[in-house]
Amino acid sequence: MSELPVLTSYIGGKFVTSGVSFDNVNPVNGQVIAHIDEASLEMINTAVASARQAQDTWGKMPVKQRCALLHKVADRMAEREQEFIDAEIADTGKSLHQVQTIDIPRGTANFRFFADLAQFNSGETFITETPDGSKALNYSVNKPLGVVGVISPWNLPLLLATWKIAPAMACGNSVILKPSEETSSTAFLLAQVMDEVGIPPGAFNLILGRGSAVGDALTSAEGVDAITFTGASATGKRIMKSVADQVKPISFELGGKNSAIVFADADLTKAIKGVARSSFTNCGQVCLCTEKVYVHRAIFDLFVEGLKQEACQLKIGYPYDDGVFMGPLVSSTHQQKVLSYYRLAEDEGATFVTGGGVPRFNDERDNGAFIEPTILTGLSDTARVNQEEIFGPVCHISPFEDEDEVIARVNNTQYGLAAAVWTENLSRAHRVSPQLDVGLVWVNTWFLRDLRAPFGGVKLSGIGREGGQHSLAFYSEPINICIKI
Ligand SMILES: NC(=O)c1ccc[n+]([C@@H]2O[C@H](COP(=O)([O-])OP(=O)(O)OC[C@H]3O[C@@H](n4cnc5c(N)ncnc54)[C@H](O)[C@@H]3O)[C@@H](O)[C@H]2O)c1
Ligand SMILES: O=C/C=C/C=C(\O)C(=O)O
Repeated sequence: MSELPVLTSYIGGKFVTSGVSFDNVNPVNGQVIAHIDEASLEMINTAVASARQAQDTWGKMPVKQRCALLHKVADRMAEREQEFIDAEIADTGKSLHQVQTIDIPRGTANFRFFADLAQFNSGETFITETPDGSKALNYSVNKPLGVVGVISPWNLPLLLATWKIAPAMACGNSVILKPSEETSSTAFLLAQVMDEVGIPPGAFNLILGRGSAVGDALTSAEGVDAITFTGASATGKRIMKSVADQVKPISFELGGKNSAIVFADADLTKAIKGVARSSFTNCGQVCLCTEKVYVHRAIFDLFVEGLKQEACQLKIGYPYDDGVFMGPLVSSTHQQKVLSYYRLAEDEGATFVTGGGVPRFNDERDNGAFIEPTILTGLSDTARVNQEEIFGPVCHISPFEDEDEVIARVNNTQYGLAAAVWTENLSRAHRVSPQLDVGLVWVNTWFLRDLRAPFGGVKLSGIGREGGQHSLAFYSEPINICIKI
């Protein structure tokens, strides 16, 4: 019998197994590090029933008491921080620096933020003048939706799961989390924390397994009142079809093909470092990452050379090694997908400024999913490489002449998630940003987050917004009560 740990589902306050499992692989060296026990249909149905039943406890609990428990979840996560860090790194191969400064701190902060904010999730009140000269009182009360299915991706596993779980639970909903089959470890630890803190059975459930099996069963389950999903646009389309007959509310954070615009009046050093960060962070596996860079012709050559130097000095290697910026991609399957786009770029006639292949270490890492950061030039905006989301450490740089041209080119995509604008001209920043068909624009920075701000995209990049009151609105069902006075 294998000595490797088995990660299991957590349903109705118990860790349960189906006995059917698949391997969990470390992308640094291709080693199997655990087995994932995949939830059966019966287990999924039990999770739905348990979540429904928990509406009598969790759903009716006073908000102050509910949110105090969510603060306890954050406290316990903080106590077990190193375990969460090591688990996230084992699943993804991310650098220790990134996991320590982004993934795990935000995973915990999401609970604290929404545990505080939900206590202000009050309704509205109106005194209504009625036609007969008297009055009426209109007031609304926010109720939980009920049972919420949460489906999360592998690129920022804990951060993106708790970005949904925290507001959903803070608003009184019971949650069924289905994390990516690539990255179940921190979700499993979160289930342990929920259990240790004493969250009522059924308020939080974890079902592990493949999206096509377990994810699809969750979205089509009749007892689930809403679905919140972060992942690929193609998956979003499948989920939309799956919930259509039941007219279930959905919140979608989907794919992107994000641009950075560098104007001639940008601080060139800041812009080069900023675009290197927005293109290569997390091995390019962030939905907000830059894959298209538009640089004013006057500084094009200087910028290309500067970004090449930044890319060539990025340290790629073991997650725990000092100074490592980039680990591997999340899996060999994803590595093959990104490499296929490098080959497509060749076929489409791109110039490779740097990269295009796989780094060689002559050790176990050659069995991992490593890849070179890559910079391309020379392709048209209509090339597939410039239209399709690659989701790896690669960007294409094009020159432009003026504002109207570059705005039109940036908007020429089926996606609309994020953009970055580099200019020291304040008027230009405020003039250009609102003209970009995206949900998020960063000016002279990138991925700087205020959890109160609306977060989400348009077109193929999503439906709805998360963050602050936007999350509370999605996870609440207001009931308006009108009383004749
Ligand atoms: N907009 C955002 O905030 C955001 C954030 C992160 C990732 N993403 C996008 O996610 C993609 C990468 O993540 P990924 O590969 O995990 O995405 P994915 O769509 O393959 O998987 C996401 C989740 O959906 C599940 N899933 C897959 N098929 C399903 C189905 N038919 N029914 C129900 N669930 C299903 C998966 O198991 C996983 O848990 C990229 O396109 C990226 O742009 C978007
Ligand atoms: O890969 C996508 C990143 C999404 C980030 C957030 O949703 C966030 O920072 O809240």
